[in-house]
Order: sequence, then structure tokens, then C-alpha cells
Amino acid sequence: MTTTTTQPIVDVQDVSLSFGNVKALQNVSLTLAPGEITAIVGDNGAGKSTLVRCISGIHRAQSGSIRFDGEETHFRNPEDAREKGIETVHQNLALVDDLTVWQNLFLNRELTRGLGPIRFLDRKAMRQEAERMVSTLAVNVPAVKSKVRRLSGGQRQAVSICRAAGFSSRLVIMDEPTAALGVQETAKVEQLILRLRDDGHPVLLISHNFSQVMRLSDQVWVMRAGRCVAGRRTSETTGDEIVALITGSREQ
Ligand SMILES: Nc1ncnc2c1ncn2[C@@H]1O[C@H](COP(=O)(O)OP(=O)(O)OP(=O)(O)O)[C@@H](O)[C@H]1O
Repeated sequence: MTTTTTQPIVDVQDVSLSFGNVKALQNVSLTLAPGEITAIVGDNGAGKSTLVRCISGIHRAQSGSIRFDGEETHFRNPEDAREKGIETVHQNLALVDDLTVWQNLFLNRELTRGLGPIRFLDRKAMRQEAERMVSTLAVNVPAVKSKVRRLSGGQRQAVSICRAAGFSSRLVIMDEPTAALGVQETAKVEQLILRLRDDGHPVLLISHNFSQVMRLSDQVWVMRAGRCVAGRRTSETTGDEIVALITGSREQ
């Protein structure tokens, strides 16, 4: 079901994974093209999160292959995937309230200075780099020294996205990035996702919000009961067709 002639950034072929008797993924094949926003849609339990967890190193496929930039991957954990540039923005906005924006941006990847084994946190470098990251994506936060607890939901999500995009990421995965947000905040985060794509970061988007998928994505893959049942260029389909594919009232 490959739809592009350029090498995909991610190429999933025949991936299967079961949890006991539950066949969460059954011979799933799909591709993500560089420079694009790719959406995966499907009903609850269709297998979207499981597939994304295979791509991001949380789960290992029991059969099939996942190629990243043309190379077969065998990630043992999310850190392996992160080293290759796969960053995930989690649904639960995993930020630490009592830390500042810049501290959250550098959480678990603090910059240090010093000689040999004696290292100190380089707070100044982190603050400066945080300013750069925030301004590159035109993220609307009061200041990088603000505590995250003072930010709105949209601003928090912007920080999460900035964190994912800021570490030379090759792919940003977003699982329901606006599920917890109001209308205006959703609009701002959507602008940020488009900007990310336009800056050259491919995005893998999971969303239950069809109009969002139609607005943002270049390619959409439909999953149903553990299978990838259809792939469409977003410009060549409609929300109605996607809904019909999701529910199975229309076969591909
Ligand atoms: N860790 C797990 N252990 C057992 N079963 C699991 C596990 N993770 C997922 N499943 C099952 O695998 C199937 C696919 O679940 P998955 O979370 O991937 O679906 P989804 O499309 O992301 O659904 P949702 O939109 O509700 O998040 C479901 O039947 C689910 O119950």
C-alpha cells in the first residue's frame, strides 16, 4: 500500500502483535513519507496506540518488520528510538508542574559543563537554548523561566511539542495532541503541528477528531480490528469516506 516513490521515513510491513488472545495488530503494513503529516485513524481498540508503541520502541512486533530511514529497526526500548530521532508527545501532557519551561524542555537530557567526570548543570546554556527552541517554533509561552503550572493547557502542549521537536527529531509522534484542549487552544496547537511539518519534521498523528485529521494530514491510514484496511491521500478523500472505512460500512 505504498503511496509515494521517495523512500518512506517509516516502513511498516506485515507487523503482528498479540496480547494473549487479543490480536492487537494483524499483518499491518503502512508507510510514512518524509515531510508529511500522516494520520492513523480507527475506532477504540483498533490498534492505533499499539502500532505507535511498536514504532516508538515501547512494544516489539512479534512478526513483520519496521524500517526507519530504510534501515530495519530492533528498538529494545523508547530510549533506543529516541536516539534515532523518534520523539513522542504523550496524551497526558507529561510535564513537571513545579519546574520551569526550560527545565521541562531539558528534563532527562540536561546540558552540563566541566572537565572530565566533574560536571555541573549548565543552566545558562539550557535557558539560552530553550529561548531558541521556543522562538524557532514561535511557541506562545510567557517566558522560559515561567513555572509550567502557570501555563494554560495549550501552552503546556506547546512546550511538549517543542520538547519533542527540539532534539533533532526525525519523526514526531503525537497521540491525541489536542484531546484535553479547548477550541482556541486546539487551533493554536494545530498551527504548531503544521509549522513543525513545514520546518521539515514528519509527524505521525493519532486523532479521533476527523475534521482535525482532514485539516492537518497529507496521508491517512485507517485501522479496523487490528488491521490496516485502507490508505488515502487526504486531498483525495472525504470525512464521510474515512468514517465509512473506519466502521466497515465501506471496504477499501
Ligand atoms: N498492554 C496490553 N495488554 C493487553 N491488551 C492490550 C494492551 N494494549 C492494548 N491491548 C488491546 O489491544 C487492542 C488494541 O488496543 P489499542 O490501544 O492499540 O487501540 P487504539 O486503536 O489505540 O484504541 P483507542 O482509540 O481506544 O486508544 C485492544 O483490544 C486493547 O484492549
